[in-house]
Amino acid sequence: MTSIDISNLTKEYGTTRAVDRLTFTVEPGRVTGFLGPNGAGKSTTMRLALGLDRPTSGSATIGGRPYATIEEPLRHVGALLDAQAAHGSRTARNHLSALAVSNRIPARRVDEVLEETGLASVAGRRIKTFSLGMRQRLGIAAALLGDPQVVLLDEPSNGLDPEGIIWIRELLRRLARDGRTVLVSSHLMNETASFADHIVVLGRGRLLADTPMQDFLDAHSHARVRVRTTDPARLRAVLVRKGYEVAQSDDGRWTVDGAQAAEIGALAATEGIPIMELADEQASLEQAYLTLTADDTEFTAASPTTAQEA
Ligand SMILES: Nc1ncnc2c1ncn2[C@@H]1O[C@H](COP(=O)(O)OP(=O)(O)OP(=O)(O)O)[C@@H](O)[C@H]1O
Repeated sequence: MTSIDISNLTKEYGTTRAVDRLTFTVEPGRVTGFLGPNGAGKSTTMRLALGLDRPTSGSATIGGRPYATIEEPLRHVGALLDAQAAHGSRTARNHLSALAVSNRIPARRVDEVLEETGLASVAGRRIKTFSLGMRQRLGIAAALLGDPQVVLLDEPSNGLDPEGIIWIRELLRRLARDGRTVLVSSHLMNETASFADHIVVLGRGRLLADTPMQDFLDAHSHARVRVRTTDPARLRAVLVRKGYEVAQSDDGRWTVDGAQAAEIGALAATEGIPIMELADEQASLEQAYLTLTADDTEFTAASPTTAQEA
């Protein structure tokens, strides 16, 4: 089994504690979204897992071993940390070929990953002429080159166009379906909700959540129903009589707090009130995330009220 195991990991830079006694495991067969405000410690954790920095204490291992002890690591672990890292004067194909040779990866993989990341037609171009999105695709191509069991991607959607964002989502889902271990950091909540099965949330270097996506959404949602009817006056009267709190939104829909769609549906049916739309509302990942991290955001713009109070 090839998991990423972070155990009591701490990293200090001078007086800054970037990662603070962090413990979690990234399991194979699912996509784990890695979330947290700016400066929360996501990139530092990934760098420590990849042996690019030494922990102050604790450990980060992949498949039970420190990254530095893995032979021909690209065949086991693929990573995208910084899309700008590739040498600008090389062509995309040369860059990937050099990586392949140094890790005894068959040359045919270079063409396969160029194809897979949509870069085949620009493979002969120098990297310095690449847009951010193309560099990002090249970084992903390098991460996939060795057909690794474990993939770590830091903000892979950065700079990608809408088609690229759909592509990366499908790629991540497929990697997880293949049984690989996939850790992906992102600031885009809708995006993360679309590909992650599980999330790990950091705040100021500490673990705030390590939970299946659905459990996280459920825990931060409170029961509320959205309903639309052709007879709002009667629906409202019935609901108020039954003690529900009802509010009308700008788009003509009604929201009923503390209720389930099934009970509102049954009530409307008994009363013979026509219903055109009825659904339980769920918190979005963004709402749930903002609630969780509200106290752990290092960099926040002062709101006008706060500024006046200060
Ligand atoms: N090489 C370094 N030297 C000094 N401080 C560092 C170094 N690398 C990171 N830090 C500090 O460690 C903390 C965590 O940074 P890190 O980049 O890991 O956060 P992050 O969650 O990836 O943030 P972002 O979402 O902005 O990318 C920050 O306070 C950062 O300033």
